[in-house]
Amino acid sequence: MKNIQPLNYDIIKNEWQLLIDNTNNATHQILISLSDEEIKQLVNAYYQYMLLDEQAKLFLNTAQVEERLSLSMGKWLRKVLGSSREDLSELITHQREVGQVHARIGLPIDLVARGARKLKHDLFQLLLNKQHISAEEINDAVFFSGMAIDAAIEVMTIAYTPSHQKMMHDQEHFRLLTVYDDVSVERERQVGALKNWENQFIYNIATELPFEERVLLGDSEFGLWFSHKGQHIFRQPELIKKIELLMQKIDRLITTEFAAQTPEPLHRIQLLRLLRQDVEQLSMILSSIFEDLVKSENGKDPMTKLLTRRFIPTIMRREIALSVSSGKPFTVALLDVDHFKKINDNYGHSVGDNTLKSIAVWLHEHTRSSDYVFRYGGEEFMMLLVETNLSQGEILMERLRNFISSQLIEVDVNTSFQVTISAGLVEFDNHPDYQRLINKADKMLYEAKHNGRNRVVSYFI
Ligand SMILES: Nc1nc2c(ncn2[C@@H]2O[C@H](COP(=O)(O)OP(=O)(O)OP(=O)(O)O)[C@@H](O)[C@H]2O)c(=O)[nH]1
Repeated sequence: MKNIQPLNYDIIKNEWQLLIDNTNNATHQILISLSDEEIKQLVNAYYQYMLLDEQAKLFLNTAQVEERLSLSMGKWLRKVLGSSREDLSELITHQREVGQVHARIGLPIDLVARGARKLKHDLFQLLLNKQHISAEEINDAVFFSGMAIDAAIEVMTIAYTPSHQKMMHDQEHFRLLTVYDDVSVERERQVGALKNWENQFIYNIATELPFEERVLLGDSEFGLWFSHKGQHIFRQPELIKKIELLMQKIDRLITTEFAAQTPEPLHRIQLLRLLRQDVEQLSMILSSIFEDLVKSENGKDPMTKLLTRRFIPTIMRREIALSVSSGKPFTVALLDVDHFKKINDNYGHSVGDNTLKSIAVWLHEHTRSSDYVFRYGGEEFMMLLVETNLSQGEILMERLRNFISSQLIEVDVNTSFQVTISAGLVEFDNHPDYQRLINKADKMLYEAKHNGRNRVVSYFI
C-alpha cells in the first residue's frame, strides 16, 4: 500500500508534464492571460453555487468566502491554468496538502468533485465565448484546462484517501469508546463469557452431548463479540491475530479430535488439557489487551487522566460543526508550564509528574463539564472552551493563571515551590480547518513565553 502512493503521484506528474509539453505556447498564453476580473467571476460563481448546498455551507461560510477563500481559490486556479514544467513539483506538493486538509476537516470528496465540475463548466463557457480567438485554439485551451484541473483534483484525492481513513478510524474508535463507557466492565464480561463457554464445553463432553449440540468458540457469545466488536476497539494487530489463531486452533481441535466419536477417557483428558491451555492463553491475551485499553487507549492520559491529543481531531471537528450550525463561539487555549525542566532538575522527575497531575486537576476544576481538557504534550495542555468567546475565555484563563501561580507544590514538609503557566488563546474564526486554530494558539503561546512567561496572550484578528 505504501509504495502505491508515490507511484500514483509520479504517474500524474508525468502525464501532466506531457500535457504541458504537448500544448502550444499560444494556448498557454490564452489561459495565463485571463484577466483578474474573469478569474474573480469564476471564483464568485463557484462559491455562489457551492453555498446553495446545505452540506457545503458547513465548510464555507459567507464571511470566510469573502475574506480568504476567494482569494486563495483564485490563486489556485491561476496556478493550475498556468502550470508549467518548472513549478509542477511545487504545485503537486501543494495539492497533496490541500487533500490532507480536506480530509482533516471532513469535507466530503463528492463536494470537491462537484465544485471542480462547476468550475470547468463556467471556464469552458468563458473560453467558448471568446470571439477573437480561433476555434482550434479555444479547443486546445478547453482541453488543457480540463485535463489540468482533473490532474490537480486527482492528486488531492490520492492524498485525501489515507488521511480520511485515519480520520474515520479515530472517529470510530472514539465512538466505540464512548459506547464502552466502562472498559473494565466489558473486560470482566468478555473474560467471563470465554470462561462460561469453556465450562459449558467441558460439561457437554463429560455428559457426552451429541456433537451437533456443541457450540464452537467462534460461534459462542465471546466469539461473536470478538469478531463484531472486540477486534475493532483494540489497536494491537499482532495480539488480535494471536487471539484469532488461538480461536481457530481451539475450534479445529473440536471439529477434528472431538468430532467423530467421544474419545477414550485418557485421550479425552489429554485433549481437554490442551483445550484448557489454549483457552487460558487466550484469556491472558484478552486481559492484557483490555488492560492496555483501560490504561492508555481509552482516550485518557494515564498520568493526568485528561484526554489524549489523539481525540483532538474528532472533538474539534464536532465542535466546529456545532459552532457553525448554532453560531455560538468556542475558544481554544494552549498552555505550557513555565521552566518545567527546572522542576525536574531541582526536585526530580516524580515531583515533575506530581506537578503535572496537580495542574491537570486545577484545569479540570476551572472548567465546566462541557469543556474539554487535553494533555497536548509533555508539559503542554489544550483546553476547548465551548460556547465561550475570546473575552470570556480571557477572564477564565486569567483566573486560572492567577490561581495556579498562587498554589504551593509541596516536595516534603520543609520544601515547596510555586509554578506558573503561559497560555495562548484563540476564538474559533469559522475556518473549517482546526489545525489553523491550534497553530494560532501556539503562536500566541510562543508570544507569551517570549514576553516573559506567566501570562495569557490572545489572538486578535
Ligand atoms: N516529570 C516529567 N517531565 C516531563 C514530562 N513530559 C515532559 N517533561 C519534561 O518537560 C521539560 C520541558 O522543558 P522545555 O520544553 O525546555 O521547557 P521549560 O523548561 O518548561 O521552559 P519554557 O517552556 O520555555 O518555560 C523537558 O525537560 C521534559 O523532559 C512528564 O511527563 N513528566
